[in-house]
Amino acid sequence: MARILTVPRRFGLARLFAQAQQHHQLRFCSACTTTGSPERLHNTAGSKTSSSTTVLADQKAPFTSLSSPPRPSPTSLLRPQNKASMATVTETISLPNVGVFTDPEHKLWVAESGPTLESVKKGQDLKHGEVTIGIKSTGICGSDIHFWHAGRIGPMIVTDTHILGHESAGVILATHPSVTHLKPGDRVAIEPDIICNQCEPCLTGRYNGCLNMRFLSTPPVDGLLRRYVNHPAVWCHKIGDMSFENGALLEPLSVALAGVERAGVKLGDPILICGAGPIGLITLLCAAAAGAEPIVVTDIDEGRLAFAQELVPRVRPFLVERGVGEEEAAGAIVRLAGGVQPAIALECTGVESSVNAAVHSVKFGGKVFVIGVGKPEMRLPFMRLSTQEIDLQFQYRYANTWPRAIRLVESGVLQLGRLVTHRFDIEDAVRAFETAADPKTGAIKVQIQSEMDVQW
Ligand SMILES: NC(=O)c1ccc[n+]([C@@H]2O[C@H](COP(=O)([O-])OP(=O)(O)OC[C@H]3O[C@@H](n4cnc5c(N)ncnc54)[C@H](O)[C@@H]3O)[C@@H](O)[C@H]2O)c1
Ligand SMILES: OC[C@H](O)C(O)[C@@H](O)CO
Repeated sequence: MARILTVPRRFGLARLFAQAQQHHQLRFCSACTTTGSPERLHNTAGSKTSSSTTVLADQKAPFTSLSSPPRPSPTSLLRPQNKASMATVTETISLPNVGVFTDPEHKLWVAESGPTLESVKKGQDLKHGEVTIGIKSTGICGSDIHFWHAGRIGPMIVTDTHILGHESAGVILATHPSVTHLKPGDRVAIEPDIICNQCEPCLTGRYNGCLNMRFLSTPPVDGLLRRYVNHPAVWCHKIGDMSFENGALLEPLSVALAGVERAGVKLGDPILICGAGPIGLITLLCAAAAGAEPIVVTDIDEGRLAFAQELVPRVRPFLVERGVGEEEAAGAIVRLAGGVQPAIALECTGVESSVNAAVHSVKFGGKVFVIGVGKPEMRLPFMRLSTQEIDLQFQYRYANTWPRAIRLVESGVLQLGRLVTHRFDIEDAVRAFETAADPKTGAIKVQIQSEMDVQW
C-alpha cells in the first residue's frame, strides 16, 4: 500500500520538510540536518532507480541551459551521478497517467497516456536534460478549444489523436542525472516550447521564431494536459511557493508581457485594449501596472467588461454593438477616453472589425499592436494606416518572459488569481472544456487540476 505524503498547497518546502521528517519519507545527510535547509534535501531512493538512464546520460545534450550554467550543486554531488534522481515521495504515486485527447473527428476524451506510472517511478524514459513533472494545474486556452472544435488554427492541423494543454505548473518528481539546477520537490511553471538553439531566431534571442519549434499542444506535438510529463529542465522555471494556479497563468501572462514590451507601453500612455478575454484582461493588468492612462477596454460581452472593471476599476469599458461601423466605434472609443486618441491599441481579439476599429481610433504616429489571432486574410483600412503613419505590429508567443513574469506575480505587482473562475479534476476534463467553451457559464479561465495522491 502506497504511503501518502500530504502537504497542502502553498505551504512550500519548509512545511514539506517538517512533514517529511514526520513521515520518514525523505532523508537528509548529517551535514544537511544542521541547517535543515530544503535546498539540501536529497534522497536515498535514487540509487534504486533503473539503469536505463545510464545509457541516456551519454547522449549529446540537445539543449543548452539559458538560465543557469551546468555546474554541480551540493545536492547533485550527493546523489549517484549515473542514476535518475527520484524523490522518495514519487514512490508513493499510484494514479496512472492520463491525458486529455482530441482528434480530427473533434472528439474529446480522457485516456491513459505516457509516460506510464511505472516509467515515471523508475525514471527510465528520462532523456538527457529532462525532468518529470507532476502537473498540478493547467489552464484551458482558447487555442485548445479551437483544436477541439475546428481541428486547426491556420496551418496547425490536428491530423491524429492529440493531447491538449500548454499552460501548466507542477512539481518536479524526478530528474535525469545531467540536470543539476532542479531537484525533486521543486515547484515549477512550464514553458511549453522546445527550440533548436541553432537557427537565427534562436541565436538572436527571439526563440519564439525558432525554425524548428516544437510547441507543446500544437499538432503534432502533444501537450501538457496529463498527470505526468517529461520535459527539458531548461524550460521549467522555479516558482517558489507561488500557487500552482498562478504558476499556470504565467503562460498567458507571458503572451501579454511580450506584447506590452514590444508595443512600448509607457507611463501615461492612452491605451485601447480590444477584447476582455483572458489575454485582454491580463494585458489590461500589465498596461495598468505600467501606468497607462486612460485605458479603454472593448468587448461584445457585457459580463467580460464588468469583469475588466472589477480587476481595474479605473478602466473605461466600451461595449461593441452589432451593426455599429468601425469608424463609428472608433469615434465613440475616443470620446470615452475624454477626447484623447489612444497612442497604442493592444488588439486581443483577432477579429477583423475590431482590428479596424483600433486602426481608426489611434492617433497620428500611433500603433496597433495585434496579439489576437484571426483568419488567414483580412481587409485593412490601408489609407488610414498610410496617411496617419500608424504602425501595425504583431506578437506571436514570447521569448524570455518567465523570469519577469515570476517576479511580477511573486511581488504582487500583478494579481492574477481572480482570473481562475472554474476548476475541474483532470478526470472531469470534458466538462471543463464544455464550461470553457460556453460563453453562458461566465468562465474566464478554466483550470484543470491533478490532485494526484501526493499534494505539495
Ligand atoms: N499572439 C499570441 O501568441 C497569442 C497567444 C494566445 C492567444 N492569442 C490570441 O489572443 C486572442 C485572445 O485570446 P483569449 O484567450 O483572451 O480569447 P477569448 O476568445 O477568450 O477572448 C476574446 C474576447 O474578444 C471578445 N470579442 C470578440 N469580438 C469582439 C469585437 N468585435 N470587439 C471587441 N471584443 C470582441 C470576445 O467576447 C472575448 O471576450 C485570441 O485570438 C487568441 O487566439 C494569441
Ligand atoms: O500562448 C500560446 C498560444 O496559445 C499558441 O501559440 C496557440 O495559439 C497555438 O499553438
